[in-house]
Amino acid sequence: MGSELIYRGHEAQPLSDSYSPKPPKPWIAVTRPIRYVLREQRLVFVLVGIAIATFFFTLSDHRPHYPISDSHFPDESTRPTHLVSYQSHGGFGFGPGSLGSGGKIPLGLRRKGLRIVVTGGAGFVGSHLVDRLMARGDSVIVVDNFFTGRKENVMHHFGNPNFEMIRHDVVEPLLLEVDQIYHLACPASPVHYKFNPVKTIKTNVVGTLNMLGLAKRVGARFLLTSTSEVYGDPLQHPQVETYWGNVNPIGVRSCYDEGKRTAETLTMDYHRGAAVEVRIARIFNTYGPRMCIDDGRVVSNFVAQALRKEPLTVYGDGKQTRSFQYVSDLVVQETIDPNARIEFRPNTEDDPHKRKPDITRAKELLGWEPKVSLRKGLPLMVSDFRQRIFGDHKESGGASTTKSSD
Ligand SMILES: O=c1ccn([C@@H]2O[C@H](COP(=O)(O)OP(=O)(O)O[C@H]3OC[C@@H](O)[C@H](O)[C@H]3O)[C@@H](O)[C@H]2O)c(=O)[nH]1
Repeated sequence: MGSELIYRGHEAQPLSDSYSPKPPKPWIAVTRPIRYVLREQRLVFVLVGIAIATFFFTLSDHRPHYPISDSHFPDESTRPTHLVSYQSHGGFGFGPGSLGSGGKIPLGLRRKGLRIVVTGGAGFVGSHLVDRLMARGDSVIVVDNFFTGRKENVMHHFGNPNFEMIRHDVVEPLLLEVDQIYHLACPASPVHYKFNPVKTIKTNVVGTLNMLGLAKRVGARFLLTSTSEVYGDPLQHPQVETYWGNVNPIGVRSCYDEGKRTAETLTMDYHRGAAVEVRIARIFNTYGPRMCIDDGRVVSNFVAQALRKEPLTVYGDGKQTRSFQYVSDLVVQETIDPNARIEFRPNTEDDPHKRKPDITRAKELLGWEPKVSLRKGLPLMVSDFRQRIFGDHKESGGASTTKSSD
């Protein structure tokens, strides 16, 4: 049918031998558009358009422009330079008197500090880190599932526009635009991490994988908080960073020990394989305000027990040591209750006999060494626990509060 129509069409317009085109008029190509413009009054619009374009072109700045996102800068050393460059442009926005003066970033989007996500940021260590970052002027996003973290640890930042909090479990993927990731999310007390071992190792492996994937995707720097437990029950004492450890792969602590070891492996593989900038911090036994009161670790247990006038629980023969090995019954007794009783209990499985970091490299490379002695730090924790256990600052049970500062 279609071909028939086409055929008929051809038939309807047969070529004529007598056809002779008109001779071309060369001036018509020039005069026709001019006549059109005059007839339709388009000239006015053309002139207005030229005027507007000239106005913006004259005002626009020809300095080199920086990309809006700096999350792909290769390293820390280049980042601040670019951030400073953003801000030193002065009127780059569209504020009064600065129309188009070189800016490509609207004022409202101007960046003031780094955008940092802290997983586990509502926890004991995480919340202290958040305080530090906030004080530095960074924008902080706390990601926490509140298994051991508490809103109270960070609620003093509520209402601060630089602070955000997301209830999220890191075993699920998360997409955020950030410059740095501090990955702390994982229960750290043996009592907590042994509570649901499969969840613990999942958090360490899948959670770390998710956060490393995020770091790779947005070009963020990544810090993993690992643990001294990667050394297991160490055969080398004190432990240096190059020591590979002595870990039971099938024990009750393995979900944490091996989980963190795998997290370290993933971190280094993303560094080698995907050029993610990474840091790993192996944290030894830490104590201080905001620790979970009943989280089962030795310092928090001793402090809470002493405040409540309960016996201090010593597991095993009490000869095991840690890097705060002077947290002895004597120190806690002196600080809180000189008459505290001691109760010996069977030790837990695979409990490391001794642990102490060799901090020579940290001193040499980072200039780092601990500054707060136990005698100064412990009273700070005691007053925090006293307030949370008894609900106020009142002296209780005849124990004295020791005032101290860093
Ligand atoms: O009430 C208690 C609690 C603990 N202990 C003993 O005190 C020692 C320290 O135990 P903790 O539970 O405080 O801490 P651990 O050293 O076993 O593990 C810690 O290691 C480093 C961090 O990564 C973690 O916070 C945690 O896993 C152990 O020998 C434990 O058996 C007691 O004697 N009494």
